[in-house]
Amino acid sequence: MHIALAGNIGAGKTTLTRLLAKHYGWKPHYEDVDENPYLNDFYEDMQRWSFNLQIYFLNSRFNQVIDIKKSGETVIQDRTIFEDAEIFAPNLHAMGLMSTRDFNNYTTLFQLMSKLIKAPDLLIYLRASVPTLVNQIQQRGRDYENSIRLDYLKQLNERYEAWINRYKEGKLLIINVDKIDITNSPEDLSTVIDKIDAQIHGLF
Ligand SMILES: Nc1ncnc2c1ncn2[C@@H]1O[C@H](COP(=O)(O)OP(=O)(O)OP(=O)(O)O)[C@@H](O)[C@H]1O
Repeated sequence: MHIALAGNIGAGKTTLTRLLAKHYGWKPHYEDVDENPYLNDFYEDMQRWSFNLQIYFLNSRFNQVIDIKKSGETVIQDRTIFEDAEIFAPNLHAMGLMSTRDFNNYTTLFQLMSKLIKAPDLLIYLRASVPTLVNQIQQRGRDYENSIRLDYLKQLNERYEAWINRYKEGKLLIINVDKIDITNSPEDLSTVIDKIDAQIHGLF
């Protein structure tokens, strides 16, 4: 079984992945930020490093999906390959931060990969407004994320909404995180768990 969490930068995917893995006994698969050889450089000069970073994420996420499929375990994944290909990469291209030939090259590679993978059994989308994202990004205080611009987050959010509206590949649960605090409020966490319980009923 494959459960995945989707959402913009700072939406709280990593925290919820950890809490759900603990609650359900699912195996967590995180995005390995510390090992990423491009992220620092990318945030300093997006145009120069966008293609390199996107290829890195595509490769790493594709490997994750293959591992999840092979393992046969119930896994909770922190961010999907679809977000890289349907949100981040096209956004960089639209913002003039990735050239058209690089974007076309990337897209062809993703199309090939997408023939070999399938959507998660349940996709949980964490919907958050830009002020919430900014607040949570500031709270965790990663140096390289200091340079993230509001318009970058806003455009990513618009692409997230458009993607979620057309998402038909599998079960989908949307959680609005603006008014909840899953880290500090056990009641909020249990409300989220109740919603997930209702969705996974019948999946196992
Ligand atoms: N395809 C991508 N293109 C550009 N940046 C990406 C891509 N995928 C991930 N990132 C960035 O890499 C970093 C990864 O951080 P992390 O795994 O903590 O996720 P996050 O997006 O901050 O989510 P959350 O706060 O919800 O856990 C973030 O700055 C994130 O936005």
